[in-house]
Amino acid sequence: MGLLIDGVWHDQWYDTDSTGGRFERNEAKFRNWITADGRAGPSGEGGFAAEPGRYHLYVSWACPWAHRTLIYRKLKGLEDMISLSVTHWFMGEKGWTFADGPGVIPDPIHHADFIHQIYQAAVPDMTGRCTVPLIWDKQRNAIVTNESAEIIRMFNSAFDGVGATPGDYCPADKRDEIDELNKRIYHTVNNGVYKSGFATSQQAYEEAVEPLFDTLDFLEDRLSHQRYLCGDAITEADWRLLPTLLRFDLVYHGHFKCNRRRIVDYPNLWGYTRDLYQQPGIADTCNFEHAKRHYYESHDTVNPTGIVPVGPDVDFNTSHGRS
Ligand SMILES: N[C@@H](CCC(=O)N[C@@H](CS)C(=O)NCC(=O)O)C(=O)O
Repeated sequence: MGLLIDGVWHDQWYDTDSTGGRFERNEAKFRNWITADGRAGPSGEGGFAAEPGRYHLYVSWACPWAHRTLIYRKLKGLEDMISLSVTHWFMGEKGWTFADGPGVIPDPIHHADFIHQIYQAAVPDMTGRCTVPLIWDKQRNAIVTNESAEIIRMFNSAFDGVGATPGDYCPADKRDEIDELNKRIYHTVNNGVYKSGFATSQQAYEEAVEPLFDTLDFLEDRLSHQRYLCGDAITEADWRLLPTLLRFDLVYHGHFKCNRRRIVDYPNLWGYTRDLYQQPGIADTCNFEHAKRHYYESHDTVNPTGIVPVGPDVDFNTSHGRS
């Protein structure tokens, strides 16, 4: 794990000394938008029109942020339009790599050994973390974006005019509700598990883990009277929550000490997780072997032995009974 400083790679873990043991996630640096006609989006510059074959997506199967983008690539039928590379699950001193391994898809553009080489190719003197997911523009030889929340908003509609599968997971009349849910779920659940797991003081850990379970209780209640977070149709709020729920019992409960309860202990959240997992194509976006091995093997400050637990046995395929 590390970062680029003035274009040079440094092996460096997150700094929690200056923040009282709290893990603080850096903002993504590349914030351009792919749009239907290439007009600039809400941030960054224009010139990134939605053209089949032009963009390449770099992900890790392990990463929940990247998982969102894989879900949207699948749902919106973008697999033939946006090519894909997948890193090795182990993120060590050189960061994400393309070392050979099951499920790895090498980089056909830069033939990179490491994800940070793609960032260096875009900005030779870059300073910052080299995260996945990441979209590369093969035409302009540039990084478009490395922010998953924005990538899924683009995938939702930008390619609709060039043959994407119909489906709007962020309809205008639901947007405020979706944004509000996303905000709470991002801070307390999606990022909450990381804040708990990467905390290096008791106080920082408890500050993260308590709101995490408060939100899970809130979601459990909400899902007791409606099938999905915004009613009877699946929206972006659901797709953003799912990658964290899928990893929760397998990884976060043990590795990140988010262990007040498991998802299987919440009848509604557990049924809901299986309901979403069983939607067409979603299972193909999951690789639980990469997810488990990534966290337990890569985070040596959290799990110094690198031992990967054998359990738990979780079956996402059992009948969910939700309607
Ligand atoms: N804001 C980013 C966060 C992405 C992110 O943090 N990805 C992790 C993997 S789960 C990563 O690549 N971490 C490497 C690092 O922090 O150096 C997004 O949502 O796209």
